[in-house]
Amino acid sequence: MATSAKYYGLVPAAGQGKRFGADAPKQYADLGGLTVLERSVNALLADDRVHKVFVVCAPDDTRCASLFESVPKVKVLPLGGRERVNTVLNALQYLLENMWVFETDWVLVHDAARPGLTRHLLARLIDQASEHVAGGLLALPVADTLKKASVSEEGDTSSQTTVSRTNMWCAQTPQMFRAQALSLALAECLYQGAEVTDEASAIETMGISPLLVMGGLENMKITQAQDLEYVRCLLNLQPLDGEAN
Ligand SMILES: Nc1ccn([C@@H]2O[C@H](COP(=O)(O)OP(=O)(O)OP(=O)(O)O)[C@@H](O)[C@H]2O)c(=O)n1
Ligand SMILES: C[C@](O)(CO)[C@H](O)COP(=O)(O)O
Repeated sequence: MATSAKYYGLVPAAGQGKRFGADAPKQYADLGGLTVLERSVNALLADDRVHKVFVVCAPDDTRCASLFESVPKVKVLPLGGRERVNTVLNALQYLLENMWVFETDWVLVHDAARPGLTRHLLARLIDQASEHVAGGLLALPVADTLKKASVSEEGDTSSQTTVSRTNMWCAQTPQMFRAQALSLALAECLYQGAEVTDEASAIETMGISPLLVMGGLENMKITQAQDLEYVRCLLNLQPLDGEAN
């Protein structure tokens, strides 16, 4: 009898946080008494359908394993790579080769830097993307007018052209795809030398279109230092300094 596909979280957490600019990688920044990483992992564990969460840290990371040593549903993999795509592919290939995950199981790839994922958004993604042949991702429609910039030799950035925002969306995570399909798509993109900044772009190269599922501003990615304060405020953990509630 065919067993139903399981759902697994895969959290790429091997980045250095260069744009964040702190002494430690941003996934270890404090956010209301927990690290950003713990909150991002807990967000995936909030849905009982998520069978296990694999956290992929840098090979020389000495903090990650101790954070989750008492969390049975979390397994830390020191398989981080040069870029985010390498981290994700390293983990997928390990999990498939060692049968931690089977080919048609669903993998939800979620940035360690997105601690604001809510139970509601996660459930919406799982409910909707499970019914879509290509899987899917959380995303937000672009609300602002889009400008393509030009940068002068002096470093001045000016508006070169205005790009239509019609049907434009900003990708978030989790991005949910079948394990083997995603692994093959990522491997092929890397072989072709393609730039891959998210999983959906690799799946698209297979000629299938992942479902766009409405995300939320609270699920923003912490990239610059100020983003941590925005997320703290969005999660009602602490108002921005000097700002009335
Ligand atoms: N080689 C890498 C690079 C990034 N990531 C992870 O991918 C997510 C999104 O990447 P990004 O926001 O770019 O994080 P960093 O690469 O750490 O940031 P920066 O580019 O500023 O160094 C983060 O959870 C990060 O830890 C990863 O696992 N492996
Ligand atoms: C995956 C992602 O969060 C979707 O918007 C984004 O592409 C990650 O980019 P980063 O430069 O690796 O943070």
